[in-house]
Amino acid sequence: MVEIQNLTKNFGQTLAVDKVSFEVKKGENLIMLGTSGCGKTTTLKMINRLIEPNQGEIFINGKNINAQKPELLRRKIGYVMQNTGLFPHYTVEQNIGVLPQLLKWDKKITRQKTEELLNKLHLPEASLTMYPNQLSGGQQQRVGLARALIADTELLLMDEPFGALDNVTRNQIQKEFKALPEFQNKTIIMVTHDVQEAFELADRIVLMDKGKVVQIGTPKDLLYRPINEFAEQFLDAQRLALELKIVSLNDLWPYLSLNNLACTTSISSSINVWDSMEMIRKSDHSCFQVSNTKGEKRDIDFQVLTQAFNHFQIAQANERT
Ligand SMILES: Nc1ncnc2c1ncn2[C@@H]1O[C@H](COP(=O)(O)OP(=O)(O)OP(=O)(O)O)[C@@H](O)[C@H]1O
Repeated sequence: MVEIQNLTKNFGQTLAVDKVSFEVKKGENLIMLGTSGCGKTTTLKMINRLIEPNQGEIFINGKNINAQKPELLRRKIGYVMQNTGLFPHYTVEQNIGVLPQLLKWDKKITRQKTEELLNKLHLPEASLTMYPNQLSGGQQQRVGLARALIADTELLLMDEPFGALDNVTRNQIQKEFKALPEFQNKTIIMVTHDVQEAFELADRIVLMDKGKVVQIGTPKDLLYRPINEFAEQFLDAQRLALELKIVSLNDLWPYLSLNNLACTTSISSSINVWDSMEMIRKSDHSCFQVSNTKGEKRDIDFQVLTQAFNHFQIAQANERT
């Protein structure tokens, strides 16, 4: 759906983006990840022509974005700005209604959609008449999301949408956002420097450094098949937490068996290791029966799970060396 070819941007002597190319498929969530200043925001802003490149081209659904006026292009692309970018002198309702007003929507429809979004994003209806400075940081980020979602565009650009929030609020909003049908249906290009967030939300990740693309791949590709030392080191500090999140019981299948643990509760093998450990820890059941899509069954308890995970890690490490 989006093709980025050889994109380059200089700000004076600074080469902010250096021959960046990647593609985003329809419905995909692609996350640009990298250290501060590596060119993520500049790349994102070239997609909706807030910044014009020095070189390179961008196509959306096969059409060169230069073929239309920037303001018309932007009406077709949802955009969540860094630090929310809400207008301080507009109420929540007016902030969310900016694009519908430009698109000359019927006011009743705008109101109805705004209320639907407030509901979905867990914002109180009373916030409609409030100004951004009367809301918490988390609520402001939710309003920023509502503003980007209201026109139901096929493509959504998000620049650190959950930045500047404490960890608990950030995790909560990420989870809620991930559960929204909008998250499932749309093509999303998102910028973050938070590795955990990238692994939580990405189908694929574009890892950047000093204006260049270092590696493009799934979270598993980056973790288990890093292309160079930079890619490996970028994830190293959080490797275990990331593994627990992206390794599923399906991945552990070869190391699991029917242990006659007499487990009564059944769970799906698509669950990740972290969530299954949490389920075991929190539940009254000390074990679970796991079923995969082929109808095969395995038993897990905490010990079986940790042993299988260890075996999986060793196999992956052996593959890398
Ligand atoms: N308008 C500008 N004028 C001059 N230099 C700029 C401008 N915008 C960005 N830069 C520079 O371009 C480089 C890339 O910046 P960019 O904001 O794209 O990085 P980033 O990866 O998004 O960083 P962050 O995560 O901190 O937002 C940086 O060196 C930055 O200082």
